[in-house]
Amino acid sequence: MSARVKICGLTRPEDVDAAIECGADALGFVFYGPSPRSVTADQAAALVRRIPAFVSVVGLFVNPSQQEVEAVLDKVPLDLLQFHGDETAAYCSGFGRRWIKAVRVRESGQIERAFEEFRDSAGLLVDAWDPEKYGGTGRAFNWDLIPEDRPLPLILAGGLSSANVFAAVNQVKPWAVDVSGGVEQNKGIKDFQKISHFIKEVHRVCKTD
Ligand SMILES: O=C(O)c1ccccc1NCC(=O)[C@H](O)[C@H](O)COP(=O)(O)O
Repeated sequence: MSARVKICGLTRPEDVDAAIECGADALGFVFYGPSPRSVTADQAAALVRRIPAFVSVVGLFVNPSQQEVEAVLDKVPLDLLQFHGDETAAYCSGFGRRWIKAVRVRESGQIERAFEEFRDSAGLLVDAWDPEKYGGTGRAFNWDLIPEDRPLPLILAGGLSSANVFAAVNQVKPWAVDVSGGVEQNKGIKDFQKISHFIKEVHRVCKTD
């Protein structure tokens, strides 16, 4: 088994460097004003200059206008768009870029329906539902709701940390895992040791399979 790791919500150069050094496969930048992890296009552009080849750059948006996404794309070389709100598949496809869609899971059957609705995506990210937040909740959801039959790559998110990622990958066998709060000291401030421990746990569970 293999599972890739995306570290999301980076805001500082030292955290970008840490994630790369620890072996992250993808780095996520939040373009959503209300988030404490939000960055401007100019800040992200400077951070992305530090990222070498073969580490993916992901831009996260929540119900953005088309102009907002295009303004970011003008300045930041994103490999992948991540839509984390209530966007439709047609909207997500409208930028001529590869994209993934987040689904906030609260009931059975939801993921199966999302696989169908977002079949043109490069992957489905499953995250915890929250009544007030679109993501970055630090909370896990019931992994038993994830079907074994997956027509798209499944990215597991929501409340992951070094304490539970071994069990999560072992049970769910996702294409990738996505973490934000579980590798932080404070919101938007990552922690080298937590990133390192998290990625080592993912590699450890992948070796045991
Ligand atoms: O990080 C945020 O503040 C955020 C705000 C609104 C939508 C999404 C957001 N973050 C998404 C992520 O960082 C992750 O994809 C995912 O939600 C996991 O977060 P966490 O539970 O903190 O590991």
